[in-house]
Amino acid sequence: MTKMAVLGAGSWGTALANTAAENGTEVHLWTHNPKQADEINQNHTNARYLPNAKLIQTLTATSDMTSAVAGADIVLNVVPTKAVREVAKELAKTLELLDHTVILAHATKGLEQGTYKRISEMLAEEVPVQRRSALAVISGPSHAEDVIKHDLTAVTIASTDDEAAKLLQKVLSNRHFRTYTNHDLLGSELAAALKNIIAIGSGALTGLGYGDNAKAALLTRGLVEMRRLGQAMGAQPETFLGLSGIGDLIVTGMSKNSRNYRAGMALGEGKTLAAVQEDMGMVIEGVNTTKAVYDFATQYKVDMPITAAIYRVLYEGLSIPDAIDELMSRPLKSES
Ligand SMILES: NC(=O)C1=CN([C@@H]2O[C@H](COP(=O)(O)OP(=O)(O)OC[C@H]3O[C@@H](n4cnc5c(N)ncnc54)[C@H](OP(=O)(O)O)[C@@H]3O)[C@@H](O)[C@H]2O)C=CC1
Ligand SMILES: O=C(CO)COP(=O)(O)O
Repeated sequence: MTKMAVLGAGSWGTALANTAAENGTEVHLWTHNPKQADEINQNHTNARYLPNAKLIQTLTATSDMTSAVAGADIVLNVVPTKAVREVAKELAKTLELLDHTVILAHATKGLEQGTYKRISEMLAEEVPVQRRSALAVISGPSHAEDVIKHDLTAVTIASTDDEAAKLLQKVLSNRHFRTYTNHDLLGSELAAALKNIIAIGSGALTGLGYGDNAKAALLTRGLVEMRRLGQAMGAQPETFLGLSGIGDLIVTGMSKNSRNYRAGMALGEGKTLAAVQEDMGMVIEGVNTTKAVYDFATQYKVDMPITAAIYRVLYEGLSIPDAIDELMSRPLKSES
């Protein structure tokens, strides 16, 4: 039987761990909170992150990284971006002590603050190459709240290692959770991070009372920006038309399950960014990603007017109505 360790028992880590356990995989869910591990083991719930969900009884949780990782074929990191490096350091030490090598996957959607590194770059830096046989990312339109209810979901598993991608595919797929493989790790990770920025913008439009035309325009032109930057950075343009691109952009940019969309809505309704972040109680990855991508746009000389407008709203105090007005009054141009 395949054995998997999932690191991070927030909403997404728990939903992915539960899916793999339902498929018959031996899954150990690692959390840094021993009380949360007890709750999962004793009550089969994770009330803070997935209220009302009953988890499968075969899913076990632990706050001991060694017991989670010992003998695992796959380690799947699902902690938020800001915690990835710290958790990866602990993982590297644990694998070294165990003299063990794993397929190292992640499902985190962001870029490291300050360095702007992708998640797989951080993992590769922290976990020595002899301790990982492959790197992979799971990405796509997949709110944990829907996955845990067995709503139909399809995601991408990107890796340059076909065998690793196929093992992950086998472990996660079932009649309600379908997975596709591709080779574009860079594009899948970038698209996953970038769509959160546009989702904040889409939520802001809703918060201000704008309708579906406005959101469709923003998502479409947002996708153009995402693909433009991705191509400049070496990603495959078709990835942006796949599940981790337009697929995730649709779900995050239209759904009240999205923390990024909800954050945008609250900003559109007039709340401050600090208040929005405090009220959410969960990670809003798009806020930090906006800064990284704003700087990337300059570095790679890519025109990203929507991202720039959202950056100025978040970090320079531009009002959202003024940002919209500026975007709508830009010189007229062709669609490309
Ligand atoms: N939620 C979703 O539907 C989806 C989320 N994602 C992505 O998955 C990633 C995780 O998101 P999500 O599960 O929603 O996040 P949540 O905010 O729901 O949970 C984050 C989890 O990480 C834990 N954590 C935070 N810091 C650390 C740390 N330093 N060491 C160990 N654990 C830590 C938190 O613990 P504590 O409770 O103690 O703070 C919590 O258990 C994000 O990048 C997100 O974009 C991707 C697809 C879907
Ligand atoms: O990436 C996600 C769904 O695919 C989750 O988005 P949020 O972090 O905005 O909730």
